[in-house]
Amino acid sequence: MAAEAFAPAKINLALHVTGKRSDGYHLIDSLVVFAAVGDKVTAEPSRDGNWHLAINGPFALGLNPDPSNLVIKAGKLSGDPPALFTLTKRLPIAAGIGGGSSDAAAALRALSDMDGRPIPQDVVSLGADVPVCLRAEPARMRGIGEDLSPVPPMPKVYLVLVNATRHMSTRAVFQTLETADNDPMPDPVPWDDAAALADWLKTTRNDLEPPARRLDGTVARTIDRIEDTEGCLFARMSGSGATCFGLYASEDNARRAAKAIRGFEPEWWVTTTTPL
Ligand SMILES: C[C@](O)(CO)[C@H](O)COP(=O)(O)OP(=O)(O)OC[C@H]1O[C@@H](n2ccc(N)nc2=O)[C@H](O)[C@@H]1O
Ligand SMILES: Nc1ncnc2c1ncn2[C@@H]1O[C@H](COP(=O)(O)OP(=O)(O)OP(=O)(O)O)[C@@H](O)[C@H]1O
Repeated sequence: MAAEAFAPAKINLALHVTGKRSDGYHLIDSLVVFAAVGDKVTAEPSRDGNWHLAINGPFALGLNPDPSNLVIKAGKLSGDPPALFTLTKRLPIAAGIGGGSSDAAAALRALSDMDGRPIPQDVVSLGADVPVCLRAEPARMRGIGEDLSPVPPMPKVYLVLVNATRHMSTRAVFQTLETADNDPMPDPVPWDDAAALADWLKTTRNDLEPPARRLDGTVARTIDRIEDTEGCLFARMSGSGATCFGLYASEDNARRAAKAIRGFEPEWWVTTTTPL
């Protein structure tokens, strides 16, 4: 029997880099939320005893359906029997919104729904973002991504996600970071409304934004475009970029902002969404 799982976009509302391990991985302290926009992964039993992947959707052409795909890697980690996956790729690739990690987590969920197999241990070996993507709910993420703790509920907010559809290498951004030993994120506090969340975010950082800005000038342009829109309470880059988000209190303002940005930059990926 086939099973389907949603792979929501992951957004780092704040991301502090607090250290570096001897293996080169960085310690982070991040407020992560998930959005109602995302990919879809379907799993069904394989007929020939091999793992298979078919990819469709608006960003399908950017990916190869081969063993390097995180969906297949997740399947193999979960063990036999193999499955046939179908991935609907709606999120831009290498964009700082965890597309690959969220797909891997969705693949594990779909397999578990398909035949009851357990979610494997050590999912962080698939990618530092996979543990948080498996939970797919607001969280504070520490360590290299494996240490998760709950955060106060999100207030009603509207997000506009903007990507200039330029691939950004997570590894290159971490390598361009000048200082790894930075202050941790302040403790999250209950946020009454969108304005309170925006005010709190102003006391935080994304330490990967300065190196990403140095690597790709479209990050600054993306933030400028978002900040210029009416009603934008806060704008920042997510993860290692280059997707940036704008935060709005009203759905109307978010929709108008998205329309305005699309008008200026018709080639960019622009979407309005809400945190899950
Ligand atoms: C930037 C974030 O997306 C924030 O949520 C994550 O920290 C990165 O998660 P990810 O894309 O799943 O990362 P991985 O695929 O595990 O690692 C890609 C590369 O990023 C660097 N990397 C990643 C995570 C981390 N905590 N420290 C690192 O230095 C490493 O050079 C690694 O080779
Ligand atoms: N199913 C997948 N979807 C997207 N990328 C994949 C997938 N499988 C493998 N990859 C590879 O993983 C790399 C990172 O892609 P992804 O879209 O996950 O980046 P990202 O959004 O920057 O991730 P993060 O926010 O976790 O840093 C790309 O180079 C891509 O080729």
